[in-house]
Amino acid sequence: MRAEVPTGTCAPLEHAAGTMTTIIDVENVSKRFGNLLAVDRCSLKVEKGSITGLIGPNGAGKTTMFNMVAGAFAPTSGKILLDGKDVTGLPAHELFSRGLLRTFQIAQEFSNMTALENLMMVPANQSGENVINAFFRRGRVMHEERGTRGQAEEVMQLLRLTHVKNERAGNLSGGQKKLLELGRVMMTEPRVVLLDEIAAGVNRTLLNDLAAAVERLNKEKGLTFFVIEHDMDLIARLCDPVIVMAAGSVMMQGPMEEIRRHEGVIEAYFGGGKVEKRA
Ligand SMILES: Nc1ncnc2c1ncn2[C@@H]1O[C@H](COP(=O)(O)OP(=O)(O)OP(=O)(O)O)[C@@H](O)[C@H]1O
Repeated sequence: MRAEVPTGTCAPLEHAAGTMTTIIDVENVSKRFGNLLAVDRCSLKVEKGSITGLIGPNGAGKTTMFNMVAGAFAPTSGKILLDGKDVTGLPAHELFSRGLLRTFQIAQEFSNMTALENLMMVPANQSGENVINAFFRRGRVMHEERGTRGQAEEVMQLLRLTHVKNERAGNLSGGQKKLLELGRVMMTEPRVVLLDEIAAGVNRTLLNDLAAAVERLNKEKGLTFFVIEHDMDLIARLCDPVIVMAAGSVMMQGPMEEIRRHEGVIEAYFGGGKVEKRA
């Protein structure tokens, strides 16, 4: 299965030399499930500092692509580079240690702890988690905890959650819990975050908060995002470029305005209808 690829639109976006660095480079990657070729020789790039969108109709191969990039499973063929290094087939925890994280990969919040404590729990390898360290090196542990608290407070501020920092996490609203989840991701100090349908089940107001948080993390922390999303308004607001997949192939990529106008995309993605904006 292969979508027809409009001539000249399949190549990765060209940027002026030296102005952009590729952080994720997917080269000619395929994934076969039995007889089904879910991803068929796809190449795409995510540039450092970008919020890159991945859209396409149901069954286009987006989640399969994400699973390969996030290390959930290996491609059947092709190569995936992270910061120019071959990471094809590496498991998620290896990619995590190299700064790539998929949201909702971290365990759910501890509902009996406060929002702030939930963030402070996250950083790996805290000496305080080790009883021997806690007993013999109290100074170092206290120093680390002060640092972690400071970092957690900063993340809270970035996500505009400071007013609920002492609230039990279990008492937060659904949207605040999603923001807290983003905060837990931030505490691991990732460099690139894969966001999987954050709009699903979230109302407009909360979605605005989430989108604003992603924008702030991108602008203020330089964090790169790779986003799968069915909500076109959210994609249009956040993402540039947007990559379109259809029937296992990368069809085109560019700014959302261009995507909305592209006849091949309208045909393949929207079945010939208009690219609807959500009411
Ligand atoms: N583990 C699997 N085993 C067998 N087939 C699979 C598996 N995962 C995905 N597929 C198939 O691969 C194709 C691509 O699926 P994928 O979930 O990647 O699409 P998608 O673009 O994410 O779709 P959606 O927007 O509906 O989530 C589909 O035909 C799907 O049924």
